[in-house]
Amino acid sequence: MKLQLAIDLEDIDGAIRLIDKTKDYVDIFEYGTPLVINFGLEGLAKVRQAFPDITLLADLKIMDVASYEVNQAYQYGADITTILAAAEDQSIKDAVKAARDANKQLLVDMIGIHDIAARAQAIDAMGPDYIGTHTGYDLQALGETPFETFNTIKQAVKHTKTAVAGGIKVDTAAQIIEAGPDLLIVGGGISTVDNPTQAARKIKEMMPK
Ligand SMILES: O=C([C@H](O)CO)[C@H](O)[C@H](O)COP(=O)(O)O
Repeated sequence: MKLQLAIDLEDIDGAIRLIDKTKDYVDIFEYGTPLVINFGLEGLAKVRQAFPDITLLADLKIMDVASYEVNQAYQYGADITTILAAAEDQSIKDAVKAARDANKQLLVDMIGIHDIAARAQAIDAMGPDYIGTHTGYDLQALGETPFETFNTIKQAVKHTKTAVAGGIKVDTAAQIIEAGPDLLIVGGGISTVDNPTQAARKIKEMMPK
């Protein structure tokens, strides 16, 4: 099981400071969608330049022009990028091919999908690296969590690694770790607490090796 730190609410210098503070405990660093919006792929390249050896995911949440956009993420330093499960099947297949050709990885984000089991099964057959359950900030604000939908994905997916994201904190991590995701994605639960190093260490120590 791997721990991914989603870096969303920072500028590039803040992202670099956060990586410095947590890099002993985090397996994958996410250049979050708000950073993509605010600083583009140039910002991603700066993070990559500062840390040549980390595993870096660019959360592009691609919907179309998939081969081009996936390749742009890799060109600017990402090892992994993301496409939305709501995209056309053709876009997801193109993204998977682009990832395979570049020898990089792709995560399909299920945010906004309601027929979770059927869509997860269809995407499983397309061959991405990860399928992720994701309760976005707008539904977290209404009290929703990704725990139940993660179990549906875990049942539905046979070949692809599973990921889970959405409001996971130090005190709720154990519950979702128990459910056995391959990738646990935590943003604010690490980045907005007083001691991000300690939060990352605590979550990492709960996870099986
Ligand atoms: O992908 C995310 C969200 O859509 C904003 O871009 C977050 O990175 C993801 O939800 C994880 O962050 P937390 O919910 O704060 O753990």
